[in-house]
Amino acid sequence: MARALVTGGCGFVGRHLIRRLVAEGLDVVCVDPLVMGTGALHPDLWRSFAGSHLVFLQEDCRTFFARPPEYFDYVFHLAALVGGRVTLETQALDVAEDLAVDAKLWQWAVRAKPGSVIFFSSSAAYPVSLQTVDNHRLLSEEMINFDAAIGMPDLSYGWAKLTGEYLMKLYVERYGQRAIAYRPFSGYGEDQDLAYPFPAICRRLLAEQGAAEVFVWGSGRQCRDFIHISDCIEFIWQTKELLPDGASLNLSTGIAISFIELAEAISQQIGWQPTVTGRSNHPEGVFYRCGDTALQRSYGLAPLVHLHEGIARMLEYLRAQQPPYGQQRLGI
Ligand SMILES: NC(=O)C1=CN([C@@H]2O[C@H](COP(=O)(O)OP(=O)(O)OC[C@H]3O[C@@H](n4cnc5c(N)ncnc54)[C@H](OP(=O)(O)O)[C@@H]3O)[C@@H](O)[C@H]2O)C=CC1
Ligand SMILES: C[C@H]1O[C@H](OP(=O)(O)OP(=O)(O)OC[C@H]2O[C@@H](n3cnc4c(=O)[nH]c(N)nc43)[C@H](O)[C@@H]2O)[C@@H](O)[C@@H](O)C1=O
Repeated sequence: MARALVTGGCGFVGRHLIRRLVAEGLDVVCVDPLVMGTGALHPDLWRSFAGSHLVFLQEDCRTFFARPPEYFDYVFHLAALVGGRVTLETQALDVAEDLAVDAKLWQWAVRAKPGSVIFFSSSAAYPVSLQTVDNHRLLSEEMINFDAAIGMPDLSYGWAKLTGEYLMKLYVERYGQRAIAYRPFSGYGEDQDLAYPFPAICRRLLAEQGAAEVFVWGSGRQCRDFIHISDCIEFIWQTKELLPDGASLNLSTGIAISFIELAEAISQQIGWQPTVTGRSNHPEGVFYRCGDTALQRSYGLAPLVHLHEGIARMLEYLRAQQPPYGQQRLGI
């Protein structure tokens, strides 16, 4: 039976990925400290399968990497301090710890020689100069090219992801090992932490239902490319053997939506039409981040959960969590 190591496996992406890996018959070792950032949940809260196919080690993956190496067919490296826009902007040097974590991953992989390392990079690795009001375009995989000029990525978080991809290139070229990377755009899903915009805005609008005016952070005109977590996991599963060594793939829909449009679409599903305004005292980040999908389409990938459906699922989940919405106001 194939074995997989998942670092950061108690986080949002990790929980969904591990459920899929176990369902596909893999034995999984999940390493996560469950202490530092936002979003991590103990496996007892999300393990929806019986049996012993998941071993959970509550520790920093660097502790795991310091032990004598053991063999894994797949290593999914998700461990990272992320935490949403406020964390990325206000705790940039804490987030820079990701550089150290990723360095340890690649050093360990040289010794452990796993079948395949699957590195979770990010769309934050793309140059921010291509994501401005005056200069933005669909971000395609070849825009990060270590043999040409490299643009400035998004904060220390983006530097860590870009550097992680560079170390992957060295690992593949100098050590002849297999590794690939994914660049998720704005992955979202029902159990995502409220530090992230999709659940936060849905929750706030449920609470504010009926108000004449609601707000989103920043100008509200900034755009993101929201992809449902189930599509992310499917894309990874479909391509993890197909991508060439050292390749990176976007996890994106190619559809940009502004936060004002998103809030309007959510309100419409809740059943009213408020005026949506931006709040400039809340961080906005880059102006326009949307991923080209040509390479994904070349592998036959197409998202199944469209935004309308994703909103419906999120609203249903939140309503079941903490009713009654529509009566109280929240300051989130
Ligand atoms: N969700 C998305 O849309 C996107 C995700 N990504 C990348 O995908 C990966 C997963 O993201 P996501 O699940 O959303 O993020 P989460 O924050 O939900 O999960 C990351 C997990 O990593 C854990 N972690 C942090 N440091 C370490 C460490 N040193 N050793 C072991 N585990 C550690 C965290 O634990 P704790 O909370 O206890 O610190 C957390 O459980 C990350 O690498 C992220 O950068 C990239 C782009 C977009
Ligand atoms: C791909 C990359 O994507 C992410 O980078 P990000 O998009 O900059 O950060 P975010 O997901 O936290 O979204 C923030 C955006 O959302 C807007 N926004 C509006 N209204 C609310 C709001 O009410 N709450 C929140 N939290 N944000 C809001 C806010 O103004 C900003 O524009 C990283 O998480 C990272 O994981 C990553 O790798």
